[in-house]
Amino acid sequence: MNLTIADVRLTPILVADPPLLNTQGVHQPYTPRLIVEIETADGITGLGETYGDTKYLELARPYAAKLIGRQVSDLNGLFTVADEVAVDSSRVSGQVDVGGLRGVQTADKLRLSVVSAFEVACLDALGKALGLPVHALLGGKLRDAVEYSAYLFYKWADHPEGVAAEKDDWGAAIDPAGVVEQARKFKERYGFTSFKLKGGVFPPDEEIAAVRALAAAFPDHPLRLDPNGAWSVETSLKVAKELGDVLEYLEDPALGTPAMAEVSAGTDVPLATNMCVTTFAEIKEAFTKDAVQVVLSDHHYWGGLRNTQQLAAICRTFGVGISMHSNTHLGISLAAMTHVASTVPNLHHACDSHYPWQSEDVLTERLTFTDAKVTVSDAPGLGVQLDRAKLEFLHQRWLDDDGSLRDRDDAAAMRITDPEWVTPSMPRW
Ligand SMILES: O=C([O-])[C@@H](O)[C@@H](O)[C@H](O)[C@@H](O)C(=O)[O-]
Ligand SMILES: [Mg+2]
Repeated sequence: MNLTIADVRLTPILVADPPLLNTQGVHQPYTPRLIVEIETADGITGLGETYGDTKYLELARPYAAKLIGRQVSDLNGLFTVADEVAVDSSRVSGQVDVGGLRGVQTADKLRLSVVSAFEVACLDALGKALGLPVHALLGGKLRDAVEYSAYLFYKWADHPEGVAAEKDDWGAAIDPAGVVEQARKFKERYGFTSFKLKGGVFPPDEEIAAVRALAAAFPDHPLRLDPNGAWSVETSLKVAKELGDVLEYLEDPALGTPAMAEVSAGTDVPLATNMCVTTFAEIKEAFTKDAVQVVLSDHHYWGGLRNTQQLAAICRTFGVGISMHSNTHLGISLAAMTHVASTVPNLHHACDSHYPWQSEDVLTERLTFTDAKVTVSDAPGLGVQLDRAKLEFLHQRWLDDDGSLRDRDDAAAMRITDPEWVTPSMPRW
């Protein structure tokens, strides 16, 4: 068996995305992703997926070149090689991203967001070579299926008029009735029984009303609200008080660990985050201050599946819960998320996934949710197959783009409808 990396193919694509609203603006009609293929000398191919914006492509290209000749089994080496790739300092503002709302941008985090796709691709190839599923390479699954939560968004019916976009059949959701209707569709189509509403879009009272409407329509279903840090400590505490009886957790009500710690000290509602704990360096302060009770891991920016396991172990040590965050992603990532989630003992909350919002994929067969769960594949590797024609189609869309969609920017997308729009300063309310 020859596990030497003989070729690495990087294919940037643009994937259809509905007009989902968040505190920064609205999703663009197409969002960039990067598909990574690693081929061994024996002709076995492993797949990975990550963010496709320019700053990730800039790193992925020189990184890929350095991997030729190495072994797909050398997973630790992926990190040392990444350290040799320079990050352009203009790409690292230390601030929250303009699209994606997933905490600070540091050089290390940018590198890890690239490494993760290669780690997944190496594990996929290694698993195929050994005849073992990825979860077995991670120590073995602890459950046969992983539960996901419905990810509700305020949403327009369509992208702005005159903008090239794909149609979707979800309809609009801009008030409590629309949110409840969307939740019903999620339940009917996928069997989801817990709901997360992306907030920070409308004034808090309107979002409180939407969560109340969900609680009335779906009694005893776990509910979450995530305004991506758009509220002051005072507003966060007010919302926690008003919704405390129905929330499973409140996600990133306020921005940054000090503000989250203040909120946490003033409420019994658990706080979750994918914004103030997004790197290993941020853990100590947040856990010491008891700022968060649940960390939402994301293998993309934590640096892969094995780092996700390490994060879970740290959370376990400190009695902090763990679950999973999601950004727009395709089936390769959902498969990766499902494999690693199946190995985490302390996973007590349904994971987030944007996948139901993505009508397009690069796989021969889409992954499915049955009763809110994705079955953990026992096939070798990730257990998914690349559809090259679909990949080419989505890549052609990326090639045809004039550059305006190649970097996700939710505020720019909002300016098409509202030319005066600027990313709101935080706290917004
Ligand atoms: O896709 C979005 O608009 C979300 O707001 C996403 O960017 C966030 O990173 C995420 O889903 C979250 O939980 O904060
Ligand atoms: Mg969040």
